[in-house]
Amino acid sequence: MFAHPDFSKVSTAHSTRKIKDMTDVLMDKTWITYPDKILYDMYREVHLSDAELLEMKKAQLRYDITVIPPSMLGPEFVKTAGHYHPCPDYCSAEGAEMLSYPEVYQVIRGTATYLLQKKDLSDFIIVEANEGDVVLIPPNYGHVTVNADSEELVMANWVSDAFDSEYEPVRCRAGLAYYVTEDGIAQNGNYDKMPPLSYGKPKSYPEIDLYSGVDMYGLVNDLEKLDFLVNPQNYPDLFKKPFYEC
Ligand SMILES: O=P(O)(O)OC[C@H]1O[C@](O)(CO)[C@@H](O)[C@@H]1O
Repeated sequence: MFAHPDFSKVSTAHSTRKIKDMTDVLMDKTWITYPDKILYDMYREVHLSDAELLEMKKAQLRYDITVIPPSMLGPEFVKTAGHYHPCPDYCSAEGAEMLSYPEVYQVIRGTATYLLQKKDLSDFIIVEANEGDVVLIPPNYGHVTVNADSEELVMANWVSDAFDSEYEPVRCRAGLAYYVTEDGIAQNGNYDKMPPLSYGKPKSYPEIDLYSGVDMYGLVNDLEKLDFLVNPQNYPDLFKKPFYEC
């Protein structure tokens, strides 16, 4: 089993997504009977000590845990609502490269299917990740996590705390361009242009000390390694493809 700190004794901000919060991003809504059913739990600013939390806040970083039990959303496997991240302030400078805030996930338990959709619809990547795997969400990619497994999925993320996620671009087209269903991958008919679909495998990122199989909470003692999440413009090479193994 993947070794991970025990956060159960620490109280953190808790929120949920219910079926009724997801109706705009579903492939099919006709099956809904229990709109108040909780689909997943999100724990924000998870930490082991107040001192660590303080350091995280100073570095504008957040460590969260999300728990997604298996369930079906009609034909779709349970998934997160899906969102994009905005661009940091530097993007408004003339000639600046548009690199929105990235994020990094690690699977603690279970299996995750990450869907990554580039904002200009030039790319769509599906990454399946198992316990301990690290998955980088590069700038400009919207993302959804699917639990297509029969076990509970527990995953962690490091992300900048300096922004609010953007839900509208996903909501207005009823989800990302592809759905993960019990019959395989299905196209979302609300897209005029379908992004080309490819599959990737998780890999390690030694340049930023993120290794599959090594618990990434440990970076709380080395938060400058996560500066790429706050200042993506300083790390253009990190975000050159391929982000994943083929
Ligand atoms: O906000 P959504 O799309 O429901 O996705 C939830 C996920 O996004 C995050 O808020 C971070 O991007 C996670 O903490 C959580 O797993």
